[in-house]
Amino acid sequence: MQNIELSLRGGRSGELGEFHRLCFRHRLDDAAIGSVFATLLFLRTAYRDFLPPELHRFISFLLRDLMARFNNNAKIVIEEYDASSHNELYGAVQIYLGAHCLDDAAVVRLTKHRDSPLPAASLPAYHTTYDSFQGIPIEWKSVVVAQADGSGPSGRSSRPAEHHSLKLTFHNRHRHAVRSLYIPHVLEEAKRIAIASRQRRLFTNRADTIYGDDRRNLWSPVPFSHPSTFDTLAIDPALRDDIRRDLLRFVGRRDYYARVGRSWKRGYLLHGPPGTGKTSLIAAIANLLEFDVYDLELTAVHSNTALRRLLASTTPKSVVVIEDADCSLDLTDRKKKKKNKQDEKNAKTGEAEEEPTPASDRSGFSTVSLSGVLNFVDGLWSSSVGERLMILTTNHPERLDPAMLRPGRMDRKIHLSYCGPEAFRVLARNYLEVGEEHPRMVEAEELLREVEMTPAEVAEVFMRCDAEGEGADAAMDEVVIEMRRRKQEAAAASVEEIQGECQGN
Ligand SMILES: Nc1ncnc2c1ncn2[C@@H]1O[C@H](COP(=O)(O)OP(=O)(O)OP(=O)(O)O)[C@@H](O)[C@H]1O
Repeated sequence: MQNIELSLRGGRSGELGEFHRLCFRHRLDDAAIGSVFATLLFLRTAYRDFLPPELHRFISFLLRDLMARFNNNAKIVIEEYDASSHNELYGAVQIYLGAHCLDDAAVVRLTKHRDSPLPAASLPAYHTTYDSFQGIPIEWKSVVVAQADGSGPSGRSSRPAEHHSLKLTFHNRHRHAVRSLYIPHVLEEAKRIAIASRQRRLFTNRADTIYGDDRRNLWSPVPFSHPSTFDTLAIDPALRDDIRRDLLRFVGRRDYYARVGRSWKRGYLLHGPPGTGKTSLIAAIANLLEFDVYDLELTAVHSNTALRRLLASTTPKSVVVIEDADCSLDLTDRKKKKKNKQDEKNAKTGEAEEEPTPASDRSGFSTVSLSGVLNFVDGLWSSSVGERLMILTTNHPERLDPAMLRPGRMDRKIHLSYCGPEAFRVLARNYLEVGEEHPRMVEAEELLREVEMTPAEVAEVFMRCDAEGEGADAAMDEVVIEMRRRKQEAAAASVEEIQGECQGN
């Protein structure tokens, strides 16, 4: 004879926080124990091996239904993806949980984004955390389900093989409060936290904010109204009017793109020295067309699949921007890179052997490749509905792979250069409210034909004078003095160069 104690613990039922423990004791003899276990084993085998799957499903359904009758809990499931796109609520909840519920958690997931000073916490898969709202205890669980066919929730291969969701459990009697008060509260809080913690150069022209994918956080949610317009842009007026015409023509040609069977997209490459207005032009384009801007930080995308997923979450009437494309992963010229590597190798070994092309430049944790980006730019865009622009900016267009720049991918290459006389007039009008009649204007314009000064540098002088309370005249004096100084410096440098050449000879 033996004493057997069976203890079933941890199952939560009824009001959360109360653990019910069922203990029972029974005296059984050894033979009876043996036959009980043998019977259980037989039933298990029969259930698993002999019953058809339909009956399995029916029995599970009955069991779940039975459990639900004794269970007072209600559940809400928030899936990471709905049929076609990222579920914004999922990202918002992760932002909220990271800020409010994970201080004492045993395990948290940390992600550091480029423009945030601190890492952001979120709930890792298979973990649980708790919250309380107006006295209502709430449980959050992060659930992962593997997709049997290796595709994602939409059934497309571009979706991840795992299906992530967040499960929210609370007592049935709080159903109304949770749905109509708690969820909106979570959204509001997430929005506030996202705005406070990011300072990305991203602007949206629509009031509804977008929550970034919590893991990659590239589609930043910050609504930011950028004041730049085509009228405030200090660029050559002919170029400015040409770009504006091109854009308006593009957005008005839906029927044309449909007729010729091409996706309604256009690619711009903006190149030129830093501070010549590439970002300002993007903002002016977004303001002109009332498009949203998605700022794509390629080095933070960890795979081509993630890149495709990001694309799927963009909306029509949007501009996808890759800033400083020459610094982004593998977008640089493969032929040049191969040649440089070969030269380096030959210099070391003295051999003249051919080296295979590297599969991909891995920048940190990212494995996004050139072909991934090219697919991103054309193939996948053709499946998206609505007009879209893609804009690449770079200070070094010669470093970009020609494949990236061919027509159809980058339809226009726009060079933004140093401040010319016309651009200077725009800046003087905008910042100082002075026109052509100003006594310094002629000299400034003549100097600008000889010296290199970016619009950003001119704007900085004007801003500094304004901050110090000096008037427009003082600002014009300052900028002319700065131009004269540069002219002298350039002259001195060329004299030195000539002297050096003479000495060399
Ligand atoms: N063409 C311009 N017209 C009006 N303002 C300009 C222009 N270029 C620069 N600025 C001013 O200088 C600041 C910096 O310019 P912006 O960021 O647009 O330059 P950028 O070419 O994108 O520089 P980077 O290559 O460093 O990203 C802007 O906030 C704007 O005030």
